[in-house]
Amino acid sequence: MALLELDGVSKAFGSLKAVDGVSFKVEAGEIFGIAGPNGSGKSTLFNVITGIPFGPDRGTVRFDGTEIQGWRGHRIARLGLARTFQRETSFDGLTVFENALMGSSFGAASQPAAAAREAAAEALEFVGLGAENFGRPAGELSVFQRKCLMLATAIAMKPRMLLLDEPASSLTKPEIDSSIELIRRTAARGITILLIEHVLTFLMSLSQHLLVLNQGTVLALGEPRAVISDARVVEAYLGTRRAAA
Ligand SMILES: Nc1ncnc2c1ncn2[C@@H]1O[C@H](COP(=O)(O)OP(=O)(O)OP(=O)(O)O)[C@@H](O)[C@H]1O
Repeated sequence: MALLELDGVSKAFGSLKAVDGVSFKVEAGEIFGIAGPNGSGKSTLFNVITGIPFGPDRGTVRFDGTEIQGWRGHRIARLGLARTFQRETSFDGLTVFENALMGSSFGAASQPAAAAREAAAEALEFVGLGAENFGRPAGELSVFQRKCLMLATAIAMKPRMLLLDEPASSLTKPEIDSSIELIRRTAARGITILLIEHVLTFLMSLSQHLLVLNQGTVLALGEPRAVISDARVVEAYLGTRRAAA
C-alpha cells in the first residue's frame, strides 16, 4: 500500500482551477519530485494535502490508508505528515532551539519534556545548526540557515513523510549542493519525501519518481529521465528551464 495516495484531487479559487483532478501515489521510503511552470498548482497541491491552510474541494487524500481530506492541519501533522514552506518560515523572535522545540513538542505532545528537548537538539545538529547556534534569535540567521532551521523544526516532529516546498529557492550553488546532501540524509532516516522544486537538476539528482504539473493537471508522471524527455513536458516546462534554473 502506498504511504500517500491522491485520487481526483481538485481545488479552485473562484473560476480558477488551481489543482484539477490530480491523482498519484507515493511509496514509503522514496523521494518523489514535483515540477511545473510558475502558477501550475504545486504549492496549492501541498496546501490541500496538508490542510495548511485549506483542504481540497473534491477528491480523496489517503495517508497510510486513512482518508485525511477535510481534516484540520494540526491533526494531519500529528498523523506524521510535516511540511516546509517556499519562504523561510520561523518564529524570528524565538531562539533557534525554541523554534525546533516547537516542532518536537507538537509532534509528540505526550512525550516527556526532556525527550522533546533531546529531539530538538538532535534535529538541529543534524541540519548543521550546532549548539553554538541554539541561543541565537532565528531572525539573525542567513537564508540558508533559516531553511535548515525550518527543516530541523519539521524533522523534530518525527514525521513519517515530509513535504518540501522549493528548498533550493534563493540559495547559492554551494548551498544548493549542501541542500541536496541534506535531503538525501533526511530520506536515509526513513522519512518519505515529496519535493517541489524549480531547479530541475536538483529534482533529477534526488527523485525516484517525477510528476510534472501544468495548469493544475498532471502532464507527465514516471521515471525522471523519461518524464523530462516527454515532448509535452519540453514544451510546457523545459522551455523556461534556463530562466528557472
Ligand atoms: N489563495 C489563493 N487565492 C487565489 N488564487 C490563488 C491562491 N493560491 C494560489 N492561487 C492561484 O492558483 C494558481 C496556482 O498557484 P500555486 O501557488 O499553487 O502555483 P505554483 O506552481 O506553486 O507556482 P510557483 O512556482 O510560482 O510557486 C495560480 O494561478 C495562483 O495565482
